[in-house]
Amino acid sequence: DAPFLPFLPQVASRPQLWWLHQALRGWILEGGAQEQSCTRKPTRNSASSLQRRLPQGIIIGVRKGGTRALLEMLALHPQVAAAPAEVHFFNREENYRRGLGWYRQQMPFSGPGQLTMEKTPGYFSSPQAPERVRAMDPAMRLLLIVRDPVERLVSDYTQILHNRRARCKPYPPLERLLLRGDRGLDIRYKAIQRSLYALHLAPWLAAFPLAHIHVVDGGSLIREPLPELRRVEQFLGLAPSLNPDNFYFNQTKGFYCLQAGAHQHCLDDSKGRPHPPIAEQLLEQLCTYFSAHNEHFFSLVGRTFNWC
Ligand SMILES: Nc1ncnc2c1ncn2[C@@H]1O[C@H](COP(=O)(O)OS(=O)(=O)O)[C@@H](OP(=O)(O)O)[C@H]1O
Repeated sequence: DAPFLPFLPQVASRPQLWWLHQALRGWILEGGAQEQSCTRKPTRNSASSLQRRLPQGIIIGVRKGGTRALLEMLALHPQVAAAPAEVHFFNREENYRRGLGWYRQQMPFSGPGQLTMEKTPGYFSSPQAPERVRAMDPAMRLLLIVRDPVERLVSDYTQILHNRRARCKPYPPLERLLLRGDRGLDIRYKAIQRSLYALHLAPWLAAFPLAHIHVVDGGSLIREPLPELRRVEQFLGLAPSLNPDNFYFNQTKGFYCLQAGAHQHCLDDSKGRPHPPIAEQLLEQLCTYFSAHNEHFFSLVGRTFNWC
């Protein structure tokens, strides 16, 4: 298995420092460990090869699809260096104006054999993002993790509800947001709009060939992460490295958590929140509404999903 950081045991066991642990581990795997086993002294070149690089892979969405889980799981791969925070470069004017130099500074240090990755779910529904990403790198590899659009919608609502409650602000029940007035579903509701995957995918397909966009099944990633991750390794051109020892099911969390050597890590409490119950009739109404959009999405990506 991958090396751990014997000199950093405390660091790796503290969730907030997991990323530091992972970054150092990646660096060691990339160069340091090799040099140790070959008893080669670090050369000037190997030290200077560690730098911040623009990403070669981006997780573009979807919001609440499992983007954080996907990135953190991929970051277990020694060839992946992942940006710890969402960057919002291509979708926010104030960041985009700062230029590629600023964007590069948001990236982690990586070695030449590593793939730098970031995730910003807001890119997927940003009208500007596809063209901007293409202008930066037309060979960019894009990952899109999707989830049953109704579950995604409820997850989206749950997040906003939670944030409002944390600021002691009221927020209406989902039913009221979905059924404003008595004219059926209010399709202007943002959480509905964000679940219209075909709508948001179209501009990406105008900017990139489908072969550059790999779709990850977010439901499968929850139930059984490894098969999805193996497909992602292949898409990204990474040597197969992720293995069953990297994941274990945590009964308390109710989700798979991550393991690197002796160190274990679950996603934070903002991931895997309980969802409020939704009336069966409303769920059916949503399923009916999304079904044509889903079919359209399936035809765009050449793959079907087992959604409601
Ligand atoms: N292993 C693991 N642990 C915890 N959570 C997991 C995991 N795999 C996928 N998920 C699902 O990820 C959902 C959050 O998606 P995102 O990370 O894309 O959310 S965000 O857009 O960045 O806010 C989150 O949605 P909710 O369950 O609604 O909280 C999870 O269902």
